[in-house]
Amino acid sequence: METVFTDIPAMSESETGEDGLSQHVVERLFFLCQEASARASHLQQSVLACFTLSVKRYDPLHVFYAFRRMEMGERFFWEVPATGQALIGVGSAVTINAQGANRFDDAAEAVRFYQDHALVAGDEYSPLFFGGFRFDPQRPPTELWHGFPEGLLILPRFLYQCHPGREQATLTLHMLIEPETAIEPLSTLFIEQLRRFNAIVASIPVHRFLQANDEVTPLRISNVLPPQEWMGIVAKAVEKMQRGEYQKVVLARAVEASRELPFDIEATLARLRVNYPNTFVFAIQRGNKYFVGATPERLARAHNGLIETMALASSAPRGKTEAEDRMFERELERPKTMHEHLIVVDMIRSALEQICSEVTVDKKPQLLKLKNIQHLHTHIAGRLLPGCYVLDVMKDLHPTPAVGGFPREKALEEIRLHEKLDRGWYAGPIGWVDGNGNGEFAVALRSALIDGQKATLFVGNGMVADSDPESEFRETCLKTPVMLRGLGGECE
Ligand SMILES: C=C(O[C@H]1C=CC=C(C(=O)O)[C@@H]1O)C(=O)O
Repeated sequence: METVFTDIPAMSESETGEDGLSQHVVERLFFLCQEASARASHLQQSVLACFTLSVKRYDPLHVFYAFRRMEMGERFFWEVPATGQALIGVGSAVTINAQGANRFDDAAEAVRFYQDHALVAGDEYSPLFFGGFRFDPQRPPTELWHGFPEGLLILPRFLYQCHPGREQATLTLHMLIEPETAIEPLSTLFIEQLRRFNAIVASIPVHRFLQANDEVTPLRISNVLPPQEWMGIVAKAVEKMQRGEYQKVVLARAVEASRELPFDIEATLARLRVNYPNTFVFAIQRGNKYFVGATPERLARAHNGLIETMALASSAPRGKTEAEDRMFERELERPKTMHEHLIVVDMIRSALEQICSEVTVDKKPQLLKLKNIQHLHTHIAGRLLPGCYVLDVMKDLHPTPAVGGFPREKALEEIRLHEKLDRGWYAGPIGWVDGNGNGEFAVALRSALIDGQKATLFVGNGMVADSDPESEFRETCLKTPVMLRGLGGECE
């Protein structure tokens, strides 16, 4: 990667014209494209040009909606409301498809390739890819998940970023320039799109998404498998665990929700972030479908050689009063629940020990309290061995026993053969990685695949040898309100 300019110009400066784009920005963009083109011709291969501007910090949903109106292609949304970080992208300059057992390695290699062939305007910028991975590449996909491959990373044409603690946001344009790319029309197109972006964001009322629309819409809701059948699957798995075939499995089920009108993605995201501020709120579009969720579970965050992850497992309801809430807390201290949780802690610790020089694990699990559900979580951190990417970590971590089971292969076989569900991207990693190997992935829980008027919600639960199928079913019911509420449905 080479940096052409280290400073980040503001979208609009003193000599700004009516469209809010300064002559300085126009000239720089043109210069970057020329440099990239010269290099592409010299090397006879594609060069990635990345142009970053400092822009006004809008509400991330405001920008997500503006990107819809720009009609530049598929969009994605990622917000961590508690920290103020957000990534919103539209279109694709580069799409990485990674398949099979080596999908994390292959994806990491492709990201490194584009990093090595990037020409950057804007200090500290490294090409940032957003995407996700199917839970289990060995399970054949069904039509439901058509468009969501085994592994997908997208470098958007436009990437808008809100950075924690910074007043200004950034907008990065990505352009893949081939030896034969004609530069004039390309830079003219990008300047045109920047002008449209300015005009569209300015035309949307500033407060449009700041408040979630809490109107309740009647939804038709149905279980994809009859509850008795699902409990039968759980009972059989419990018998196997009692016979000692394996120790833990997470079984999931799907719920369908539909309504007269297509679901409103922006309104869904607005409700999710208001109701679940301590989660990762995400949406990724493939064709007309959106995979959307608000997950509390971090899979891995890598920053400058440090890795942070968590064991999140075991659930209890929230109480209506403080006393009732405490009573439910005590449920999480029962040996069965602790055992379920510690299986996850131990597996993550051993996975990190393979790729880290130091690993620290919190001594005791903490409580993570969300609206209507609480969990046990243990913070785990480590110092990565030199050259390790966030994607290298995921290869070892995914799936943790919080979504798969233990031992991993036995549990995956149980899920593959008996769960009767195509999980698709549910419970898979979703998030971002940059060319330096930094990034953050969450586990795509509390999520739904939205296709027009129909949404398929996914909920799962961890079971051990002394689990009771009926209580496991009830526990999954604590998780459906996240997306039902997000979709505007009634939950109480
Ligand atoms: C698999 C899910 O939750 C996991 C995360 C937290 C608690 C869990 C549990 O109580 O078993 C699960 O391990 C889900 O929400 O679909």
